[in-house]
Amino acid sequence: MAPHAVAEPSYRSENGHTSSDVHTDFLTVNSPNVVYTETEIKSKYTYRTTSVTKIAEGKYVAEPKETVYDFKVDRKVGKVGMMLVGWGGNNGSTVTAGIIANRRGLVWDTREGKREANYYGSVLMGSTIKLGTDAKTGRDVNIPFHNILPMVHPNDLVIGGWDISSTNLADAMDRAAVLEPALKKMIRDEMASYKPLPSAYYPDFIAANQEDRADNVLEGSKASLAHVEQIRRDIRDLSDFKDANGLDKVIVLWTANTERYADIIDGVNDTAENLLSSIEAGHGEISPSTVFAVACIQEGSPFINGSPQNTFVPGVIELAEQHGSFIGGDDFKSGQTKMKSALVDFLINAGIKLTSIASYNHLGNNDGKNLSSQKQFRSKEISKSNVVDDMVEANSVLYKKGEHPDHTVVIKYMPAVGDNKRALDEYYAEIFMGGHQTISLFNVCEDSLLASPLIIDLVITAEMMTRISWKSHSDGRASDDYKGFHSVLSVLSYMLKAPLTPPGTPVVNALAKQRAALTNIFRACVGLEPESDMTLEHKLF
Ligand SMILES: NC(=O)c1ccc[n+]([C@@H]2O[C@H](COP(=O)([O-])OP(=O)(O)OC[C@H]3O[C@@H](n4cnc5c(N)ncnc54)[C@H](O)[C@@H]3O)[C@@H](O)[C@H]2O)c1
Ligand SMILES: O=P([O-])([O-])O[C@@H]1[C@@H](O)[C@H](O)[C@@H](O)[C@H](O)[C@@H]1O
Repeated sequence: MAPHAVAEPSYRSENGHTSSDVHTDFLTVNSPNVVYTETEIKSKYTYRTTSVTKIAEGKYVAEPKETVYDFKVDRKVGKVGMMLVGWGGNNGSTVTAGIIANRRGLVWDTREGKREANYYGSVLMGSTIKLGTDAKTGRDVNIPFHNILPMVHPNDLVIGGWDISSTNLADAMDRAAVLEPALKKMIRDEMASYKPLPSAYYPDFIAANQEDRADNVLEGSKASLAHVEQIRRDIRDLSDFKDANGLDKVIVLWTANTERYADIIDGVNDTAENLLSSIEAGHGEISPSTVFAVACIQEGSPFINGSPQNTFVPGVIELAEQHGSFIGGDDFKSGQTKMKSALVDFLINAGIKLTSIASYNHLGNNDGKNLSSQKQFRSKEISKSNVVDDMVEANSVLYKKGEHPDHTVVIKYMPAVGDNKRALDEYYAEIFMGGHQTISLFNVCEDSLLASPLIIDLVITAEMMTRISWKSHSDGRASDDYKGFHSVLSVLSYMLKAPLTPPGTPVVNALAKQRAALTNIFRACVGLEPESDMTLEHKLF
């Protein structure tokens, strides 16, 4: 069995514990609603919302509502594995290299001088949240996002994965052409020891131009669930790696090529039962990513889709709900779209009427090569185009019902630029008294260096969610037992272009709202109110 990457924990707290058993003592919330035990944080949280009733056209009644929840956080982080599908790709090799470099605290030479390993671009590892205000000075106190709850540290992730290409991670790192030679040299031996496991490969789902990579594929077909069972064994093998230090859990993330959309067919993939029967029968419309999702759901490993295809056909969602397993996606939100979701949110909420958004980009990596095929591009076009819908729909002052800006997405494959994607955007808007505003952006995104920190955020957040449970109070009594969040982890939306949400629930793409949701859910788990930014203490005196 191909060796996997093994993280030798070097991240230790003051008392010598690794993150796998350190109980965060960074933050203690002093409140009658928060109880700390050796193994758990329990909080009682009052969730305050406003219920609105429309009584006539343009006339509403608003009623404050309160729901009391109990949250429970398992404080033991445990030993966590991260398995990447597409491990030998630009993102997979880059994120692996980045974790190794951080774990070893590497510093390397570049033309611009020395550079040291960091986790910039990770919202959890590179940003802070406002905890509150200093008791004496009244100044804001901001803490690293990662410290609000006991989260796994990326340095301690045990890494493994699959790829249809047998190339080891050192040669994959060279093929990706993303990292500096000086850095690559320092980690080459360790990267060379990592060899992707063979994967499920169904040529029809990715571009034909990918075929020359496929020398590491599972034998046989998906029929009789053979590939599902092999993937489950692979996950268990990593979990048992170094038996004495078995993993407590494995998070699986798809960073393999973008697939074409699968047709949703009644009787084939519309329900969990039909989906399993279709895989059993080897049905051609079941994609590799859906096979991975099924295997992970059955193995109880959270599965996250970093690509835009519709992996989560209705049968997968139903299966995840039946198993209480977590799924999340779709499509990392790394560069052009991340900027768009912030800029459109700002413009429309400033009362500026966006009427046209033109998004063009070209890139020269293998992702771009795969996307040069129309069916795979279509998957990406969908995920990149829907990102403004909620913001437009929320503003009935600027937009009539059904009205929305023109929006076009173009992606071209230009090998010369490699991973350094060039994104050109034009935002055109109507402003006061018939005026217009034109905003042109030229954004050079080093794609894999922007996506890799998102992989870390997705994996750490998904793992954190496996240790959070809740119960609600009604008629003053708490329900009997705690349960997990819904199987579809919409809390991951900040990192994703096309957030998957529980069936029938709204999609939020506004970047600030997504970050606020993540922040405030974690704050609630330690009994803290959302940060309102009202700063009344600085206004009412
Ligand atoms: N900024 C970004 O890089 C970014 C942003 C958003 C989404 N994405 C998506 O992330 C994915 C990976 O991007 P990348 O730049 O690393 O691409 P890449 O082409 O470099 O890597 C994809 C890897 O997946 C492998 N692969 C293909 N089919 C597979 C299968 N069935 N099983 C296992 N491995 C398989 C390929 O051999 C390749 O090594 C793409 O779908 C891309 O659209 C990337
Ligand atoms: O995240 P983002 O920059 O909006 O979108 C990107 C696309 O513009 C790019 O063409 C594609 O190769 C990347 O996978 C990514 O999806």
